[in-house]
Amino acid sequence: MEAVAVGSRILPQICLHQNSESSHHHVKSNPSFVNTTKLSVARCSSSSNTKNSVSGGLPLRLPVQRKIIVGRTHCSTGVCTYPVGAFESHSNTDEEKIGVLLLNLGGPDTLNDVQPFLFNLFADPDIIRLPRLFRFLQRPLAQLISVLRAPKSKEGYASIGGGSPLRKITDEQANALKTALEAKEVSADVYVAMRYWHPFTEEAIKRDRITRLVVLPLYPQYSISTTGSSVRVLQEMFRNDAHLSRLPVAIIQSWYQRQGYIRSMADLIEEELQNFSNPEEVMIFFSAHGVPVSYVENAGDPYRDQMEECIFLIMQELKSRGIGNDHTLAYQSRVGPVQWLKPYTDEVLVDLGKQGVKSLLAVPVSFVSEHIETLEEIDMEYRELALESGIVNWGRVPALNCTPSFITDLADAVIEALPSAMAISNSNTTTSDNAENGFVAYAVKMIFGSIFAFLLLLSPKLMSAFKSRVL
Ligand SMILES: C=CC1=C(C)c2cc3[nH]c(cc4nc(cc5[nH]c(cc1n2)c(C)c5CCC(=O)O)C(CCC(=O)O)=C4C)c(C)c3C=C
Ligand SMILES: [Fe+2]
Repeated sequence: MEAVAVGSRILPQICLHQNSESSHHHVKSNPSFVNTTKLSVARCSSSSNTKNSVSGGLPLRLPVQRKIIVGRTHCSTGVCTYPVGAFESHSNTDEEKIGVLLLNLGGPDTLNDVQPFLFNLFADPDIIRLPRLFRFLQRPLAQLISVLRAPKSKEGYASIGGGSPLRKITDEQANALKTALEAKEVSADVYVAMRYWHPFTEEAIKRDRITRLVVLPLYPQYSISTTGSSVRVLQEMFRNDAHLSRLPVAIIQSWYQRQGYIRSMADLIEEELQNFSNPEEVMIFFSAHGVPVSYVENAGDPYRDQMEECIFLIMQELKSRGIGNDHTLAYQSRVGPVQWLKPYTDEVLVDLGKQGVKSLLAVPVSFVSEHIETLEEIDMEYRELALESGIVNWGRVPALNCTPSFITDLADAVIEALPSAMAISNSNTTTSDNAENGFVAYAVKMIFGSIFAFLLLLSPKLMSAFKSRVL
């Protein structure tokens, strides 16, 4: 399965920077356009004082401290995952009504949801990136892989209570963000849009009289497979809707370099180190969700670079607090028969044990909520492997979830992004998926796809790579 870039979209790229000495915001507009086939993301300067990487448009009309009056709230919590009438009438009102759309991956609510959730995930051309010629196989292949993987995946979800905690935590984060924005005198409705399970992006984007929208992916680092995929779906929906295509939108592409996030991570690490009897001897072990190497090396995914810079910034923050522990970064959760980013978490744990490391603090770093890969993969599988490998003292930093300093920083990120909101491009660029029309074409694809899938079944080695959670 060769990885190729999917679709190409063009976004004006804008970076918000903060001068750390003067705390004065300025907007740096990049006059060049970035073709997402190569880069897929706004790439701001990687200096440590860079705040968000935002794509959107200019008009710098909103002073940050101004009280912003926002439209009605549709549910008692203030967080609506199924809003009615969202993002409508934005051109006919003087009143600014802010919406914040949190993007996340989603997870199965029950064990019965696991296979259909996996189908949605593997049917995403940003997750299994087939060459254009073979794109018609995407859905049959997704069906096959999801069925093969479901039993093992179900075991994992069963061991953490029978489903993913993602929806609940993301709703809590949305609530907390709304409150944090209110504390900064910005009134906004916060919505949740999941990529592979309810509430789907398509469900979240209804009409709701929003006049300005900030899109905030809950992934600190950008990857084609996460933020890239969600934003692609969003852009397709906005482009195809007359109202939405005129709505000013700012998309925060990545925010791993924000001081508030870095400090919040450092706080959690510092706190957790205190649980060891000799904190200074503990190896700080950052474990990030992996992506296939081809994403980074062929498709220009900035994920690895951003991850490495993120770790550098966290360690720099810890050093400034007098914490100079050894640290390392490895990648977990690989799936399928291709090469993923190395080093692999399981292999590094074994090596560290062999090298005589006795105390280890695992730090999940690519995601800000507890989920199956923290609760099952790290807390159960990797912990067991580490202890078997000679590590004696094991600890794990909790996910940020609703940590107040983190949520406050997200609120700042939203406020800083507001002025750069602009209407989503009404370009006609489409992904090749949109070309899939017509019953005959569909039937032909299904037949060929099924034959191909059947042939793949005859390759047990290939398929077993999808069946296991950790290879
Ligand atoms: C930054 C975070 C993530 C990246 C990058 C990512 C890439 C990626 N993931 C898969 C395959 C699977 N991911 C699964 C679940 C899952 N993945 C992330 C995060 C990232 N994925 C999250 C938050 C979750 C949901 C966890 C939950 O609690 O429900 C799964 C399902 C679980 C399992 O069976 O292991 C799969 C499969 C690929 C192929 C990929 C990059 C191409
Ligand atoms: Fe994943």
